[in-house]
Amino acid sequence: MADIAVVGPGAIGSVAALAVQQTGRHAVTLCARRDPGAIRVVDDVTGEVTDLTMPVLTSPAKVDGPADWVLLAVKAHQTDGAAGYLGALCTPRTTVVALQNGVEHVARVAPHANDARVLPAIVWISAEPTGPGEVTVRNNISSLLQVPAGPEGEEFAKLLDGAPAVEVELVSDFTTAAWRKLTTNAIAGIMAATGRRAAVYQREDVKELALGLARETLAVARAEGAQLPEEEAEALVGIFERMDPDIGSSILFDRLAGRELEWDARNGVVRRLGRRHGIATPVSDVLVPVLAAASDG
Ligand SMILES: NC(=O)C1=CN([C@@H]2O[C@H](COP(=O)(O)OP(=O)(O)OC[C@H]3O[C@@H](n4cnc5c(N)ncnc54)[C@H](OP(=O)(O)O)[C@@H]3O)[C@@H](O)[C@H]2O)C=CC1
Ligand SMILES: CC(C)(CO)C(=O)C(=O)O
Repeated sequence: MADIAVVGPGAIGSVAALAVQQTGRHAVTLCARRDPGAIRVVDDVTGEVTDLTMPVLTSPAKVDGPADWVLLAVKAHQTDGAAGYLGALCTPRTTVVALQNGVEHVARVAPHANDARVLPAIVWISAEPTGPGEVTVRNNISSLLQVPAGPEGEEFAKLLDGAPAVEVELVSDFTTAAWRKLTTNAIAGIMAATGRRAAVYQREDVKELALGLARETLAVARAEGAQLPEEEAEALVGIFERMDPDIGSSILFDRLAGRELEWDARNGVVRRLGRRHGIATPVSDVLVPVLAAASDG
């Protein structure tokens, strides 16, 4: 049995907590910044509804000791704000799994983690807050978590082994996998900019914009060591074209709720690293300020 803390019981945190609960063999605690009340997870394919039954803390001061595992599921821009929990939960024997989008998990989390091991995770799950204390998982997309192959990744896969809510995949070329996911996140920024769900990618003008965004993101990805050919752009935009038109994105849900946006980790990074490599990013040069301004609104 392991002592597991889920920091950030939002959409992804709730799915992660459900997976731990499904194993039935670990002690798990939700670490929130306010009482989220009862949380239930709905599977939109099977209609199954599962209530989360673990205890909830609402302040790092209530942490009574270190955790073996921390599943960190706050938004990237909320990581500094979660430093109190990380400081209270982490020791060098802890593993923090960064269940976040982006390609900068370790650099973002490690400074707060008391020399704990930080395992970056790519989250191929679509989970939407669909009501007070309710998260709906769009399981016709996937329920996949990708982590770097190696001892920590193998331990994480074993930790959640047998949980139907998630599948853990070990990947040997994590850089390529992370940049492939980042490119989908960059494309999803168009949802936040337009305030529209995946149906927006049926527009020819938006498709062209998404292709340009994907192509520049992949050029930066290759400069960062990802093995992603130019034609990957059409494949990734195609994911959005084929998506159910009512599927959204976490950055869209924040936009619609008037919350701060995770724009820098998902879109700003393309511009930042593009400049470092001398790669033009004309679409990001327009989209990033639009998202940043919407975030300030
Ligand atoms: N949702 C999705 O479909 C997907 C999301 N992702 C990524 O997963 C990560 C998490 O996203 P998501 O679950 O959607 O985000 P949510 O906004 O749903 O959840 C974030 C949670 O963290 C909590 N939180 C924020 N700051 C703190 C803090 N200091 N201490 C404790 N809890 C805190 C929030 O609390 P509060 O309610 O008070 O704001 C909220 O419960 C992001 O990087 C996202 O891009 C990746 C793939 C898909
Ligand atoms: C579901 C998906 C892939 C869409 O970008 C995502 O990563 C998110 O919502 O943050």
